[in-house]
Amino acid sequence: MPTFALGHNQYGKAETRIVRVTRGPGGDGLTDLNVSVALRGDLAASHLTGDNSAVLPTDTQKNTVYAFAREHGIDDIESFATRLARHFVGSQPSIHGARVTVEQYPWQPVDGAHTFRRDGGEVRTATVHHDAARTQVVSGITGLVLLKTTDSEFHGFVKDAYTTLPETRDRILATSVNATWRHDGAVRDDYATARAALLDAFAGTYSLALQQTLYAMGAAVLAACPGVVEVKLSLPNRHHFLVDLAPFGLDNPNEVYYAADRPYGLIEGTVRRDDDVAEEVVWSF
Ligand SMILES: O=c1[nH]c(=O)c2[nH]c(=O)[nH]c2[nH]1
Repeated sequence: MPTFALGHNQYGKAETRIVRVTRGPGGDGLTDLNVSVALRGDLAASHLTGDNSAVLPTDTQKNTVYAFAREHGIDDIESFATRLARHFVGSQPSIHGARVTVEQYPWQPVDGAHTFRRDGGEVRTATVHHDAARTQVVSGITGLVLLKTTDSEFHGFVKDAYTTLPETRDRILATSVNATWRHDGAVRDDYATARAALLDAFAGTYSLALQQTLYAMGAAVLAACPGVVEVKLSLPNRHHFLVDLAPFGLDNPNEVYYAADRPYGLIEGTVRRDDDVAEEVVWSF
């Protein structure tokens, strides 16, 4: 039986998605990070014999990221990553090196209070259908990522044998707006007006459900753009779960969140003028 040498190896928790809210009377602050940890050291035994006595679980590494965010805050990502890397090497005799990589997603304030828009990724769209009978213009936006740090609740929903979701009176509400709006016969550029209406409605609606916010956003576009007859919205509910820091002796007063990427709720709907006779051609092809 030949023997083989174990070469370079490292391990760690990749892509811990953390959102930290700093709450203040002058408006909230938002830090959105993707943190990846890789540790190396005297770890051959776990590979060769399954002896885990030197292994700091990757789950612990993830918890450390969350706990440090609460305990020390997140200043610049260089300092945050350095604090974590030094901790892993300094606290574990078997760990001799750590690589901590942090990606930071920039957000812009929308209302100076609780609503933010993520930079980049936003795409403007237009589709025109033309035949002998008519020209139909549909404008749209995809990938407009919005988040509000408060003014969102979700309760009063159906509970059955499979329900575990707790009711909440204060949660983060975040979505990536996919919207299209159908114009009356004319060709118009009302993109800026419609986009501003979507932003204002998201920021200004005290939300009891993303469904309610969806209707408010559609209605806002119709109110702001007289030439628009129908608005379609597809809003993924980007869930942010409060991290339980109690096992580490820390409280978490709505500050440190786990940003889940899937599964996600998907809330979709159409809002149209009462007098509009829906012309489905553009939507259906
Ligand atoms: O705004 C929401 N609408 C839902 O239908 C729903 N379902 C869920 O689990 N969370 C939420 N949030």
